[in-house]
Amino acid sequence: MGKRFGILTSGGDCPGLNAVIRGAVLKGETVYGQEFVGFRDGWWGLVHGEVMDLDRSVVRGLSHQGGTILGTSRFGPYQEPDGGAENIAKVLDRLDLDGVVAIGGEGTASASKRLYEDGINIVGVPKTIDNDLDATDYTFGFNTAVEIATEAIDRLRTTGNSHKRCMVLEVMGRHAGWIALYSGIAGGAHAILIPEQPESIDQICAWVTSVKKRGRSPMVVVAEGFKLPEMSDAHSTKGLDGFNRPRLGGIAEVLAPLIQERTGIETRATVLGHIQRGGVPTGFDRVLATRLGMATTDLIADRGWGQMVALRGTDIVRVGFDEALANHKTVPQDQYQEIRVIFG
Ligand SMILES: Nc1ncnc2c1ncn2[C@@H]1O[C@H](COP(=O)(O)OP(=O)(O)OP(=O)(O)O)[C@@H](O)[C@H]1O
Ligand SMILES: O=P(O)(O)OC[C@H]1O[C@](O)(CO)[C@@H](O)[C@@H]1O
Ligand SMILES: [Mg+2]
Repeated sequence: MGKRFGILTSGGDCPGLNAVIRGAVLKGETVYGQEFVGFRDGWWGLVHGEVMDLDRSVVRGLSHQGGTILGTSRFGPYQEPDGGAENIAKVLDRLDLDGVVAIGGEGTASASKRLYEDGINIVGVPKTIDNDLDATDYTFGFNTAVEIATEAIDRLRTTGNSHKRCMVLEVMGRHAGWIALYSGIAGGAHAILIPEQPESIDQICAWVTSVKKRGRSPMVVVAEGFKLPEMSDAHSTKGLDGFNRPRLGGIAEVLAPLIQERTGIETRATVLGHIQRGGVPTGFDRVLATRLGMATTDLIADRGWGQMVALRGTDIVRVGFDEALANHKTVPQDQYQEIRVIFG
């Protein structure tokens, strides 16, 4: 039975990817005698057979390093002219590889499922700062993003207080407002705006005004995917991403002048952007990522193709791609209402 496997990282990067790679290589080598290569730049490396060796010496000291040593992209495995399961099977054969470990978010898992159904030996590891994968209680990278966003709120608060301004912080979150919700609660925001829950500008201004009336400086946290009720799509002025989806970002800059104009309170917008995805992972994310990487070696040793490793409670479990992709994990209405009652 083959013992050589290829690892790739796909979609947006996130803190903890390197810790997964390290966990897999260390346990795979030590316990199972497995060998690994890394595909460069996501699916692109798999489609084109571009690999780097991954062994103990390469992964040394990687658990605290942000980004991914393999590189990542939004290139798709079925992308013409060289993509598709038939060609990928030939690449795996040529490189003498028995299977693929794809570390990625919902899009990467959808692509993996399709490849699995087309006969490729593949397993998944869930990642994304957005925490929107239903397969797992938490994705690694999310905790780090929340810490960074919370620190940003703390910093905006002191400058906001000094100038008696309303501060609006925009965080990532295309379909799911988890980063906004968690960092907003941690930072004591006066309003949290998420993609799952439209709020009117009148309501937002009512919260801001009531904060100001108490003599405090209002702090609003908004996810990039938030929409006012009259908006049909999330705010996007930056063109398309590598997979032809609108790039989001800038809703804070739309809201700030509206708030200022309606409330008379000087208002400033900050877009946190990719700062949330860079740099060292938190301890929590390093542990989660390392455990997921290690559990992946058990999964491939068992030839558990078509499954992902995932966190359920404190256990690392296995979930089929079908089940993993059945639902998108958005913020439930009751969890939002729980905190909304104290806005303003
Ligand atoms: N249903 C699909 N079939 C084939 N390929 C897909 C599919 N969905 C996504 N892909 C490919 O996989 C790539 C990675 O997916 P995506 O860009 O959505 O990132 P992700 O893995 O969801 O991570 P994140 O959302 O955290 O950035 C896409 O850019 C696209 O090329
Ligand atoms: O790195 P890019 O292509 O700008 O992607 C940004 C997107 O990636 C994510 O960080 C992760 O999916 C989203 O929150 C955000 O919309
Ligand atoms: Mg995605």
